[in-house]
Amino acid sequence: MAKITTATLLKMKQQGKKISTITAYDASFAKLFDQAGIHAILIGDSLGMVLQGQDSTLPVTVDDMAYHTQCVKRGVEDTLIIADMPFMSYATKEQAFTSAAQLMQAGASMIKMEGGAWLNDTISALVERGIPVCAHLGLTPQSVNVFGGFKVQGRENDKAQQMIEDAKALETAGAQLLVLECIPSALGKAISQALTIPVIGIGAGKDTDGQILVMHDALGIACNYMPKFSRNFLKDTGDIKAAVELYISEVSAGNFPGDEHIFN
Ligand SMILES: Nc1nc(=O)c2c([nH]1)NC[C@@H]1CN(c3ccc(C(=O)N[C@@H](CCC(=O)O)C(=O)O)cc3)CN21
Ligand SMILES: CC(C)C(=O)C(=O)O
Ligand SMILES: [Mg+2]
Repeated sequence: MAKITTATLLKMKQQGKKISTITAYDASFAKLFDQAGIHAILIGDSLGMVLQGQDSTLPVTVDDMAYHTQCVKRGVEDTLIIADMPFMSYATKEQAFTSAAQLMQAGASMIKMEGGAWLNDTISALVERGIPVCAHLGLTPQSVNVFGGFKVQGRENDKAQQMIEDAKALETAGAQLLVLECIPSALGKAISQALTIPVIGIGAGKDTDGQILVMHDALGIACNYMPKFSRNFLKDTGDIKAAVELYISEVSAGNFPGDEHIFN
């Protein structure tokens, strides 16, 4: 397999090929996912919940993210490596520069930030300085205290319209990838069609350009949630590499997510 870049993912969208991505936090899983053919690995700040056992992602620090990014980097040959910018590490443009530099130097090839059009200036400034950006809309877990829980977002008409506008603004600002989390399927479809950049969904229906899962959910070993949108692929295979290969082929064939994994 050849090195996967943002250009590879854009080409996949243009050719209608589904993108499969998953989280990882260490070298062993990262190597296995890379060899299974995963298109991108996210070092998610979900590590606060699935590795550290916290009840939200808010306690995660840039040092935590950099440590796990270094671990993942050592296991990866071809897969695109994306690292989450943790809570309040990009509240100002200057903070974003420092945080993103640390994660890129730890081994990331792209960073991800949660938020709408308020991030436009930060995104364009990072891209100008050589840092590719993945945006994240919908259920953005760093805002769990504003939402009052991990709840589906964008159900009301005005909120859905706002999300479409935010997505277009983030693309215009220079974001090269977008994650949509926990939104109605129809909205996931509308945003994916409205954008040129690839859109990766988690609980955002089957019509996004790709999918992402927290690895612990795909393997049925999470200590906190088993969200409705995830599926235990290990149960159907009995082997971790085969489970990830099944995830990739089910996404590619349009069989995952199924009707039981989506919000209407
Ligand atoms: N194991 C795990 N998987 C994740 O996907 C995940 C984490 N942890 N931690 C960080 C965030 C938090 N996320 C979550 C957590 C819970 C729900 C959840 O319980 N959702 C309800 C929907 C509730 C509604 O209908 O509004 C569900 O039934 O799935 C969703 C996303 C996603 N991320
Ligand atoms: C669920 C994905 C998109 C994420 O942001 C994470 O793992 O932190
Ligand atoms: Mg995250």
